Amino acid sequence: MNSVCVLGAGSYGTALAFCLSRNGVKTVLWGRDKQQIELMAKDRCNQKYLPDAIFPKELMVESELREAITNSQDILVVVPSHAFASTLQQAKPYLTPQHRIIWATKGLEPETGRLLQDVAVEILGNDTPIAALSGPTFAKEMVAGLPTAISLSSTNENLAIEFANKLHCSKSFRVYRNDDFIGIQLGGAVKNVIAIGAGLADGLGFGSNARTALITRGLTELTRLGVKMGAKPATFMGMSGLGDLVLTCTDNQSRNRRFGLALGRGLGIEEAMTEIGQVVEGYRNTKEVHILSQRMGVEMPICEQIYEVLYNSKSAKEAALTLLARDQTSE
Ligand SMILES: NC(=O)C1=CN([C@@H]2O[C@H](COP(=O)(O)OP(=O)(O)OC[C@H]3O[C@@H](n4cnc5c(N)ncnc54)[C@H](OP(=O)(O)O)[C@@H]3O)[C@@H](O)[C@H]2O)C=CC1
Ligand SMILES: O=C(CO)COP(=O)(O)O
Repeated sequence: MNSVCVLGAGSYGTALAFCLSRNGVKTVLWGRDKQQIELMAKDRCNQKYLPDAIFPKELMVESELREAITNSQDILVVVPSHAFASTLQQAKPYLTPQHRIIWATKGLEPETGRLLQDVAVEILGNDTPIAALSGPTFAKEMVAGLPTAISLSSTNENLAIEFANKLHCSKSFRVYRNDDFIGIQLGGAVKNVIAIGAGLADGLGFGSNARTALITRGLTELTRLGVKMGAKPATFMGMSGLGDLVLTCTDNQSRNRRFGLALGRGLGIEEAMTEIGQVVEGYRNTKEVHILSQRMGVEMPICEQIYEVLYNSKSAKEAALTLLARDQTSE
């Protein structure tokens, strides 16, 4: 019996599976591409998404979903947010009342802007224990064993404690439990949008003042939305809020930031996506946050201008001027 089954063999799913198995936790990594999985089994490495990280011996790979799920206790979902619902639907026939679901996917439901927790409950019902991981965690640094910290929130205290224990490593990986399930999920989605904005600003050569203003006011927007949705303000000062905002807005490992940089250099959306070659969650998240903020009646001027740039062909310079020309206000 495996302790954890990771669904999604991209960079982050592979990195989390790697960290769990490095802790001695028996882990199976499932991916949808049979050929890729066969290669991983042969190479003991994910050449496509995380080259150089040789799998620990406790890490197994599997392309049969039934096999992966039925032989595991906890299911950790790490697919992009647009595939979250379909992945849970595919998994559902193999789930038993003993299974618990955790996700590290960052984002919201496409077209509705609903939290992934609402999607999960709709598909799985209220009885399945659920949890979410979120925080400033670049996959490559995690597998390199560099010091990292993350937040974990769950509707079920046993799950929170037990899963945190599986992932926590006193040498390199701190897992903080947080009881604000809504706040944890929102941080991971909104920071992707602001990171695109930071990339755009840097791409246009706006400088450090502008980047820092975006991070700070972006945090204000995130907190405003979160509080309206019932989250705790303090959550946004933690790993999944300020932590992930700073990481993704300031470091070029972030694909969302690089996407903004590429657009700032004049590339089109498709070209920029192709150049990055991995998931850019913030592109979809921008639309989702737009839908959600309108539904909640929450003003999010920075996210709104990024939406205008990505979906209504507004130039980034124009968007910046719109933000600067807003009425004076207090912090
Ligand atoms: N990478 C990171 O450092 C971090 C990522 N995250 C989050 O993790 C999630 C996954 O991102 P990440 O692993 O980085 O993305 P990648 O682009 O590295 O990999 C995406 C993976 O998802 C798979 N996939 C895509 N669509 C589907 C589908 N419909 N069903 C099943 N699998 C699918 C891809 O398979 P295929 O190769 O066949 O296309 C690939 O294995 C995102 O929400 C991201 O925000 C969170 C923190 C850090
Ligand atoms: O979420 C991440 C780090 O915490 C990864 O960010 P990107 O998706 O922008 O690469």
